[in-house]
Amino acid sequence: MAETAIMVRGACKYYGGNHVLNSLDLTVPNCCIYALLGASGSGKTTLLSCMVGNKKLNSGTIQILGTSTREGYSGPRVGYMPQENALYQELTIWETMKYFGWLAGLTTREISTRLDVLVKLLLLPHLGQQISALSGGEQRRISFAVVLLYMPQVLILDEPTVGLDPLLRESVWNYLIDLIKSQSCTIVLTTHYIEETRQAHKVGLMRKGYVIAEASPQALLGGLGVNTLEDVFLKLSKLQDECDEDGRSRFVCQINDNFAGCTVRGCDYSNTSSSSKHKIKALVWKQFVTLLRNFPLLIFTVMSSALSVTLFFIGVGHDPKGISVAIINYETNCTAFTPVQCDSPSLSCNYIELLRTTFSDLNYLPSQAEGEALLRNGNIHAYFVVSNNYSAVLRQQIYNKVTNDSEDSAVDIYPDYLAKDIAVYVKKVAVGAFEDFTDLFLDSCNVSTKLMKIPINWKKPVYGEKQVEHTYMGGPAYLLMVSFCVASIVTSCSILMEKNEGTYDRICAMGVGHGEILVSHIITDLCLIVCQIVSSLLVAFLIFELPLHGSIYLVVSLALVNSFSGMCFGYAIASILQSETAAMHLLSGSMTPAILLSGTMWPREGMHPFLQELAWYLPITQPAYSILSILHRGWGFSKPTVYLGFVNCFVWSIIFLFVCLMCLRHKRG
Ligand SMILES: Nc1ncnc2c1ncn2[C@@H]1O[C@H](COP(=O)(O)OP(=O)(O)OP(=O)(O)O)[C@@H](O)[C@H]1O
Repeated sequence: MAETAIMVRGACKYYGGNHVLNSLDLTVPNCCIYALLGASGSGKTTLLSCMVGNKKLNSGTIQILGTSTREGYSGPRVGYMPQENALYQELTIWETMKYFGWLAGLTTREISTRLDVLVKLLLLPHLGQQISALSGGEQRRISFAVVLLYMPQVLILDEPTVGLDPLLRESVWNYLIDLIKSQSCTIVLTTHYIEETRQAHKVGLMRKGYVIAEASPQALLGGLGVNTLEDVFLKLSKLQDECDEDGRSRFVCQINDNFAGCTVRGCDYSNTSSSSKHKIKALVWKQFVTLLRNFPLLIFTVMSSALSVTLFFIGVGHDPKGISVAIINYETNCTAFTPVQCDSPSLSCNYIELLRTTFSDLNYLPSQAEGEALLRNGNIHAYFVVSNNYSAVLRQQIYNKVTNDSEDSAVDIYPDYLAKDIAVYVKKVAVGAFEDFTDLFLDSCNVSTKLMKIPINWKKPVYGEKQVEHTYMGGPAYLLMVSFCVASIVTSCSILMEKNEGTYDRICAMGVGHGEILVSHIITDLCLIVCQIVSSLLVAFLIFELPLHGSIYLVVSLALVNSFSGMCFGYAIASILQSETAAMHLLSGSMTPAILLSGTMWPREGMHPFLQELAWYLPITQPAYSILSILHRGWGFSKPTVYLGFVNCFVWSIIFLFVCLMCLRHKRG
C-alpha cells in the first residue's frame, strides 16, 4: 500500500484573477495527523474541497491513496468534515447518524455500537434531539461525530475543533492520536488554534497560495530557533515577504524532518461501502423524514396546485356580475310595468325590463350629461340613451317593414372601453335583450319573428356546448401550467437547499454519485407530484364538474408526464444555479413567457407567425392542446394532437435531465 496518503503537486486554483492556490505542493504521509495552518482566506478550505473532489483544480494533481481526484470522488475511504456543519436540520441526532452510516455502508447495529463510543467522547446531547434545536457547538460535534462514525482511511477535517471548549478540544486531539495508532488512519485538518497543532505529526504552513514550510512541529521549532508555532508562522511570513520584495524566486523553507509515516496496515472500519441501491434507499428515507418533519409545508405543497385550480375555476371565465348601467329614457319614466303590446307607447320600458334581468344594478338618470359624468368618474360601466319617440319609430320600422334612417328607433349605448371585456359583455347582453324584446313585440303584433332575425343560423356545435364557459376551456390547460410550475419549484428548491446547507458536497465526498442523488429526488418528488395531480384533478372533476369525454387514464398520464418534465426543469435549474433566489428569478422569468405563449391566455393563431411556431414547441403548449382534445373532443392516443402532447413532455424531460447531469458532472467550481 502507498506510503503517502495524499500527494498534491503543482495545484493551481483561481477564481477570476484571484489565484487561491498557486502551484501548491503538499505531501501527507500515511498514519499521521497533518495540520494545515494559514491565515483566513489563504485557501485551506479550497484545497480540502479539491482533495475530496468537490472542487476542480485548474491545473496540477491531487492523489489520495493512490487515486487521482480527477477520476472522481474518493468515496467512503475518505471522510470529509466541511467547515459548515452540513447537517439536515429536520433530522434527529440518531437519524443523522443512521443516514450517514447507511450511506457509508454500515448496518444499523454497527452505527449504534460506534455511536455509543462517540457519545462519550464528544459528550453528544440526547440522540432524540432534532439538529435544529442544538447549539452551534453541539451541531459542530455532531458533524464531527458523523465523520468519525464510519471511520474512513483518510479523514479530511476543516476546523474540527472550532467552537469546542479547551477540555473537549484536548479529548478530541487525544482521540485522533489514538486513532492514528490503533487504526493507522491519516488525518488532515485545518485549525485556527495554532498551538494545538503541536500534537500533530506534521504541520503545513500555507501562505499566498502555496505551502511555505512542511515539517513536524519539533523540526519547525528547532529549525527556526523559536519557542512557539505562532512565532514560526510569523518568522516564515516575514521571510516570505522579504523574499517577494527582493523579487527573488518564491520562498520555500526546507526543514529536515525525520517523520516518515508508516505503511498502512489497513483500517478496520474503512472497508465498508454501500451499494447504489442502499445509498438511494438511505437518500429517499432521509427525504421523506425531512418532508414529514415539515408537515404544514408538505400539505401546502401537495395542495397548492389544487388551490390554484380551485381559484381558477371560481374566479376565471365567468360572466361579469354586478355591472352598473344607467338609463336615460327620454320617452317615458317607466313607472308602471306593462307587458309588451303591439300598440304600446312605451316599448322602451319592455326592452329595459329585459336588460334588468342581467343588469340588476340599473339606474335611471334624467340627462345624458349625468350619465357622461358618472361614466367618466368610473361609477358606471355604460349608459343607454333612449330617444323620446322610440316606440313609434321602432313600430313603424318593424311593423311596416320600412327602412327608417331615423336614429330615434335606436338605443344609444356609451360604454367604457378601457374595461373592454365588460364593454363587450354589455354589448352582448344589449343585443341579446333586444332580440328577445323584438320576438315578444312581433308576437304581440302577430307578425313572424323571422322578420327581425339576422339570416345566420348557429347550429349544434360539433364539439362543446353553445354556451361553453371559458373556465372549462382554460381550466385544464391552467392545471397543466400550475403543476409544471409547482413541480419545477419543488424540485429546484429541494436540491438547492441541500447544496446550500453543504450536505450535497458532504455526501458527494462520501462517494454518493450525482445520479444516485438525482434518482432519490425523482422518487420523492414523484410521490409529491402524484399527490398534487390527484388532488387537482379531483377538484376539477368532482367539485367543478369539468366535462370528460375522453379517457381519464390519458388525462392522468398526460398530467403526470407534464409534471415530470416540470420536475426535470427544476433539476436542470438547480444544477445550473447556486441559490434558491436565483432559481426563483429564473423560474419566473422563463415560466411567464412559456405561459403567455402556451395559447391558454390568448389563441396562438393571434400571435406573430414566428411566435406561433416557437410557442408550439415550448413546454405546456402541446400538452395543453392535448388535454383539451382528450377532455372535450374525447380523442384517443392515436390522434396527433394527443400524442404530440406526450412527445413534447418526454423530449423536454430528456433535454432537462441531460442538462442537469452535464452541469452536475462538469460544474465543480
Ligand atoms: N466559489 C468561489 N468563488 C470565488 N472566490 C472564492 C470561492 N470560494 C473561495 N473563494 C475565495 O478563495 C479564497 C480562499 O478561500 P478559502 O475559503 O479557501 O480560505 P480559507 O483559508 O479556508 O479561509 P478560512 O480560514 O477563513 O476558512 C478567498 O479569498 C475566497 O474569497
